Amino acid sequence: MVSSSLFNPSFSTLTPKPTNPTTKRKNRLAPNVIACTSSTYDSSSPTTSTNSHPPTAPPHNHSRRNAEENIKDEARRHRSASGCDSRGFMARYVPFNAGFDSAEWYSLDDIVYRSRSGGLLDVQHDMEALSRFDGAYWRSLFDSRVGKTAWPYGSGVWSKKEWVLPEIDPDDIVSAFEGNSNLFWAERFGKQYLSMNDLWVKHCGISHTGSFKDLGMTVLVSQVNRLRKLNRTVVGVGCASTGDTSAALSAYCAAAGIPSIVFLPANKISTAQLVQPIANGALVLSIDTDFDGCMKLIREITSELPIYLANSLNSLRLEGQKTAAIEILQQFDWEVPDWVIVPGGNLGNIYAFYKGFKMCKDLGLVDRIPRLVCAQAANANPLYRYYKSGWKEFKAVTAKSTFASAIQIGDPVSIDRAVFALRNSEGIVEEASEEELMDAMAQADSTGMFICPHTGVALTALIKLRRSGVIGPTDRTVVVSTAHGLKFTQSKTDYHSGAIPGMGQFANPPVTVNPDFGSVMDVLRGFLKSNRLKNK
Ligand SMILES: N[C@@H](CCOP(=O)(O)O)C(=O)O
Repeated sequence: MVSSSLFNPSFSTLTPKPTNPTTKRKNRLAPNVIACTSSTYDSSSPTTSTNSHPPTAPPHNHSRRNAEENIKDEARRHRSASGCDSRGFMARYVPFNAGFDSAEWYSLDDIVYRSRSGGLLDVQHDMEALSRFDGAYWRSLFDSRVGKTAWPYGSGVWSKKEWVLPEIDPDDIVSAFEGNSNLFWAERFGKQYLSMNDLWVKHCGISHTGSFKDLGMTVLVSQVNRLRKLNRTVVGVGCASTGDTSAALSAYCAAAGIPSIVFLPANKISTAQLVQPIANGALVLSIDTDFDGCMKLIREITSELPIYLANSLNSLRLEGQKTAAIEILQQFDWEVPDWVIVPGGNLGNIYAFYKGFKMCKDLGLVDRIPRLVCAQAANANPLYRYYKSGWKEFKAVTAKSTFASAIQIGDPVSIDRAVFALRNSEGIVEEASEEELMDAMAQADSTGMFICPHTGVALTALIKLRRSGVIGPTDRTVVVSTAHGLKFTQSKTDYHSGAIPGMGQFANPPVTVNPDFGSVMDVLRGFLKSNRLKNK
């Protein structure tokens, strides 16, 4: 039963948690800065709720919403009844690494991907407005929204709306209630292969289209939806992709009835990834080049035609992706892990994680950020080379074929963002050979996971850093799993069937057996004699 109290993020029903000792107390509410949180909010008197008078629980109303109403209608009715919105919170584009008050800035309603000097942009929030609420306030607010169906807060991204796109009308949001993904305690893998007891895998790929790209795409497509409602000329949304971005783009566009166009490097993505945009009705261009070639083309095309660019060069995407970092903190009850390991290709995501953690620190939700590790495939490792050169000289490479096909990128658009994130988090870059990443994937799968090859790259980085003692046995470590393993069944099948020359240390091929009792018994006797049925 959907109760109308679900609309209310029920923040007011919570007793605020004790403030983090490192967090300075701040006013809970300030004039003109209202988070849409509580039915106790009095629009006529925004400053009436203070630290000394924490919001009180509203009477629960468990009645079901009217049959004619859907969840958006219900949310709209509650908004107009409470007069509650996110007014006072603002975000804008500024040149990367410039502050909110930068002289050069653009409205999020502008269609702009690069700064005047040709550099990257970043979405900057009015941190002063956000910091008028203390860390305890934000922690409780975000916690109160998890696991509900209230529009749009049921999404792990939009449950942090004030920190993502504060000004967008909830009616314009295109969401599949993405996020809130499983943080898996890798008990057996940690113990058996790494002697670790606090190893976690953040399964961002257990998601609407099977990858973390959903987190960014809900934000980008929502903004496009808004632009189209504002009658801005956006005839469609386009991206270059190694398979996951195109899947997410086409699904969210299809949900909103917006045309999507995807540029894919021919024969370089998995069948599952290829069929996703096809099924979702995108215009799919299979181009005889690599990802970097597709990226170059889509940039040229989107500067000629009114097609909105959906790659992470567009900094809107990272606003959604950063919520995975906030979610990790939330899942640990706001305790900060020691390490977070992220696979890196186009390199937007490592920065998104940094940004999410940094915002939580700056706004007093936590008192530090984790150390970040970016893991690359050795066959597509421009960041790793740059790091090894002591950040002296960046050189794009021609990415070679890798089983970690989604990160087969030689000229990442977010290189500057990644370097910034790593330098400011005592970060490390590691690489994985093809054999290492496939073995790590097989080892992880043998302990009950079913991960993608990119997660195999991240696990290889972890294995190396454990072996060298950089990561300790009791360090709380999170490996970010970026996509669902079911998108990559061909490489798994090839590995286990011995079809990849020189690989298969952890292969578990199926046994072909005749359909009679004796043959099956022979196989099972052999199996029982082997070590494989030992109690472990
Ligand atoms: N791995 C990506 C490549 C595109 O990167 P993006 O950060 O611009 O989305 C994909 O899945 O296409």
